[in-house]
Parts: sequence; structure tokens; C-alpha cells
Amino acid sequence: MAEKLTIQPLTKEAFAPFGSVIETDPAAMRYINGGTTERYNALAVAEAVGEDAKVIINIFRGSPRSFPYAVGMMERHPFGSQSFSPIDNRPWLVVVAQDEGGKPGRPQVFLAGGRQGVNYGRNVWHHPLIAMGAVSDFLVVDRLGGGNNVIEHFFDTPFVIEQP
Ligand SMILES: NC(=O)N[C@@H](O)C(=O)O
Ligand code: NI
Repeated sequence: MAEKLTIQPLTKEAFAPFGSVIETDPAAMRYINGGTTERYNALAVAEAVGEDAKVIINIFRGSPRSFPYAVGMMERHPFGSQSFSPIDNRPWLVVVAQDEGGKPGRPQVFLAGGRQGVNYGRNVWHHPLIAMGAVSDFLVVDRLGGGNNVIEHFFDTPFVIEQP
């Protein structure tokens, strides 16, 4: 029987074990350009290590997932971080897990607002992009380089996310 996963709101504090939240945090803001621009500074740090490693900027166009949704696998990127920032101002889901002996533990699900992005730290277990409601574009900053940068784990029994 698939275990149901609860959904919690995405906050900087709750997400801290997994990475950073990319949002207009007043604590990170300073005025630049003669006061015409608010700079929300250093919300996350992109990391790229290993052979020929580069930080790259991408757009992912995610098709909406249908619910109830089965979380059957998680992945991690050993050579770099990976960030997702929504372009279409639509809520989406972030699914992460702590590492337990080299495998993901019980997934944790966060509901991200349309103006909230995340940066998964290097090697953090996460589920691939889960867009909701309509085809949604995300600005993605991650790593290009040598070696295999994706490790996947498939659960013996999927977990399930009911309709958010
Ligand atoms: N495959 C790919 O680049 N995407 C995944 O890493 C993901 O987290 O969506
Ligand atoms: Ni990924």
C-alpha cells in the first residue's frame, strides 16, 4: 500500500537541510543602480565540480503532473547543485529526502509558490521537476561537465502525493 506524503509550505528554514529558497527575501535585499533596482543578493550558491565542470543556465518546460502522483524514485547530482525558478508564476512541488546510508529516506514534499525557486545542494536527493496545473517554464541553473552527474534510486514501494 503506497504511503501518503503530507505537503508543507516551502520556507527557507524548513528547506535548509536540502538547499536554499530563491525568493525576494527582504533580508537579502539592497538597493543598486541609483536606487532604481532592488538586488536580492546571493540567495543561493551554484556549485559545479569535477572534470570540465561549468555552471550552465537552462529553461525546463515542465508538463503538469496528474494527481494522485506516485513518487517512485529520487535522484541526486554528485557533481553539482541544481536550481529551479518558476517563470510563469505558478505553484509547483518540491520533493526532497535526507540521505540514509546512500539511499533517500522518506520523501518530504513542499508546496512552492509561483515566485519561489529552490537550489538543491550538490548530492541532495530530489524528485525531478513536478510542475502543476499547466505547462510551466523554469529557469534552471546546474552543472555541465564530465562524468555521470545523475544517480537514481527507485523505491520498492512508491509513495503517493494526493491532489495538493
Ligand atoms: N534530467 C534533468 O536534467 N532534470 C532533473 O535533474 C531534475 O531534477 O528535474
Ligand atoms: Ni535533478
